[in-house]
Amino acid sequence: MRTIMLTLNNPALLLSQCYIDGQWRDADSGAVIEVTNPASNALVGSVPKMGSTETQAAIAAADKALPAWRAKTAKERSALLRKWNDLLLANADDLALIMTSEQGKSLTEAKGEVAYAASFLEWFAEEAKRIYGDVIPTIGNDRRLLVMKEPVGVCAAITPWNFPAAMITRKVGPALAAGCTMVIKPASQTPLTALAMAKLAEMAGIPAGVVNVVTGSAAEIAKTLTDSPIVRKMTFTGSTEIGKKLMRDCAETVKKVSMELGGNAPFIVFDDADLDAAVEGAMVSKYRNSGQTCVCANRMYVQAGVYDSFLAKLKERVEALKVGNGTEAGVQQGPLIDMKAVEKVEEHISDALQKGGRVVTGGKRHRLGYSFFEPTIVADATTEMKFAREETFGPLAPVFRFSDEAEVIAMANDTEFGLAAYFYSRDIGRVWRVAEALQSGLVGVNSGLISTEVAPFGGYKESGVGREGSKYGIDDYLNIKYICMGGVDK
Ligand SMILES: NC(=O)C1=CN([C@@H]2O[C@H](COP(=O)(O)OP(=O)(O)OC[C@H]3O[C@@H](n4cnc5c(N)ncnc54)[C@H](OP(=O)(O)O)[C@@H]3O)[C@@H](O)[C@H]2O)C=CC1
Ligand SMILES: O=C(O)[C@H](O)CS(=O)(=O)O
Repeated sequence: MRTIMLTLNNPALLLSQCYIDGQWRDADSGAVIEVTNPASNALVGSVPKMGSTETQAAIAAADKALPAWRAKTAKERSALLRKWNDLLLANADDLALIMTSEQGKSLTEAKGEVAYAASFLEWFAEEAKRIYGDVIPTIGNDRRLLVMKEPVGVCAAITPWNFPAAMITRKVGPALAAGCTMVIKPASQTPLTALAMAKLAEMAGIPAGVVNVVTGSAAEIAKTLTDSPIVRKMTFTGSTEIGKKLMRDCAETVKKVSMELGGNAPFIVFDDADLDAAVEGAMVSKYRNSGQTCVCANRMYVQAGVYDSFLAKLKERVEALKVGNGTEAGVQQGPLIDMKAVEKVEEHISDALQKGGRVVTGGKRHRLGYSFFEPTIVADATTEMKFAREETFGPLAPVFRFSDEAEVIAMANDTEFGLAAYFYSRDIGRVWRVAEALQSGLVGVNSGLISTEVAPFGGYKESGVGREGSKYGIDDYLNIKYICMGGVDK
């Protein structure tokens, strides 16, 4: 296997060891997992293949660090999070190159993600100083009633490959701000970004044991985390299947859980929409990260009167997308994460064609080979086709036709998922009716890109529980304590 040498401004950011209790260490067995570039299959690096014993060490480190970390003032924790934020931004070029090399997204998207990831550290550095309690009007002169908010304690995070930086800081930011400590298990396909961020946490002066990163056997590491009574919270972003398993396993020790799971986002274009704006929104919502985000438009519904004109405009834009290695200038779409992802897209396309769908553009593996895939549009989509119910997680836009508002609301909500939904209309009555009728945690009105650290991110139904980011995101890392202060009248 060919090896690529990354040219970094700070070579210390390319790690091959995990970070536990402030130490960089190998797996006890010495085993490693190789990390490859999806655009070339070249070897980018390797990380330890750890298991239960190393995970137990990480839990013990987080437990040992907890008292001193929670005893810091909010301002002290805030300053350290801000410093970490600053180091992410100062090392954005290196982090982006590492991310593109292991995940495939374009450098432009990768740099955007580094800024997005840092924004959660900045946001929760501020939120750390506003974890307020309450004083409740008393029920008797002998007592005073108050409410305090306290850190949950040792937390665990299991994160996905599609946003290898932001999905870590979206969890670690609020956890550390609240006074918790953390054990992170990043995706095996994108561990280098996680370890680089741990190095920057160390450089920021975040004490040993507050942040720990363990790579290796997902099932074994996860079971150690879910079985441990010391771990009081599990936060996960990934498939609904794994999320359900983690929720079941966390029940045994009654842990708090935050789950950001799969999606099946409808993208609706009404006949009164600004069509050019709708096409712009469709492009970013569908083809961001090569369609590999859980808030990507998975089903596009276009009202009959504008179906053909919307399709023509979308086709023109999709065919102009530049596909290639994410490190090349101007590339807008990189490879998919692996061949399993390519096969999922192919399965959805072939199923649609068998049921009357029509490929408008794309439809097959890209001539670049590896896991590159042509940005694709399938017209004449129907509810019988697999992509109506399954998350494609690739650069495939199925375009359905609809007649009226009631019909499209029913189709949009006919799914067990409820993460994101989007629609385009200029009619104020329709905008309110549809925004309220859609069963999803995030609704984009006349916008296809709505993720931001200042707003709550999370789903309805089987898209998950809990909210990340925003003023709500820290609540999942806090316990509420009611204190009845008696004897006040003596
Ligand atoms: N909500 C979102 O943002 C995301 C949704 N998805 C959805 O999930 C589908 C599959 O993607 P995939 O990456 O396989 O998602 P997974 O849910 O399999 O992976 C997400 C994380 O879970 C870990 N994991 C895998 N198996 C287990 C297990 N048995 N116990 C505990 N943790 C485990 C993975 O580790 P490891 O990498 O070592 O396997 C990774 O860190 C996608 O097609 C998409 O539909 C995927 C990614 C993000
Ligand atoms: O926009 C986002 O924050 C991403 O969609 C996050 S996810 O896809 O990893 O959930």
